Amino acid sequence: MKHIFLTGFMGTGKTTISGSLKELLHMDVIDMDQAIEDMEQMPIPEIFAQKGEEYFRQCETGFLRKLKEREGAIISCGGGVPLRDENVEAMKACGLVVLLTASPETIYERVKDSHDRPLLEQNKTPEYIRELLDKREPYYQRAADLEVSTDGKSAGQIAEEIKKFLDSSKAV
Ligand SMILES: Nc1ncnc2c1ncn2[C@@H]1O[C@H](COP(=O)(O)OP(=O)(O)OP(=O)(O)O)[C@@H](O)[C@H]1O
Ligand SMILES: O=C(O)C1=C[C@@H](O)[C@@H](O)[C@H](O)C1
Ligand SMILES: [Mg+2]
Repeated sequence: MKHIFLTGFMGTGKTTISGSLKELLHMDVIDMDQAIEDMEQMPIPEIFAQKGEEYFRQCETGFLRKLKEREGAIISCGGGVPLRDENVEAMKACGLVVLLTASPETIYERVKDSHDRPLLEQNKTPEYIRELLDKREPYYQRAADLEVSTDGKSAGQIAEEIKKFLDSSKAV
């Protein structure tokens, strides 16, 4: 098990927690959204608008396929990564999957002022977030080796919780 994959819905804190975890584990961090933006030379909303969601999903799958060859890292995933079977298999084959969760109300508070998540731009409400979260929940759950609730916790606390699990399972 060499990589640590942080998964979860938009706004659960994957990118934020990867920074705190990096300090505790002294491992490199790769943010998938950022990596795809760098590869495509455009921000995610533009990739969705110009090339379509399916193209973006292919970028995610392509990125994961190449991870086998890389040294172990903390991978902050895009929120839709566990939706594809192939992606889940790729993560399971070379790492441990940590699911971050938060209530729809918490997520709404965290994402309401930003405009870089195309799937929420048309209907950014706690109700819509709950609906999408309910649909995705089974996909997130089936992929997870560890689930950590982030409601009311600081990034440091969450990272410590993950580290404790890794130490106890000696997984990485
Ligand atoms: N534990 C936390 N407590 C308070 N605020 C948080 C916490 N974790 C993240 N945030 C805030 O929530 C917002 C979203 O966090 P972040 O970008 O890390 O989420 P994400 O899961 O990477 O989202 P996406 O799937 O869209 O990439 C940021 O403004 C961040 O500062
Ligand atoms: O949950 C999702 O489907 C997404 C989450 C973000 O991290 C980005 O990967 C993109 O906005 C799609
Ligand atoms: Mg992120």
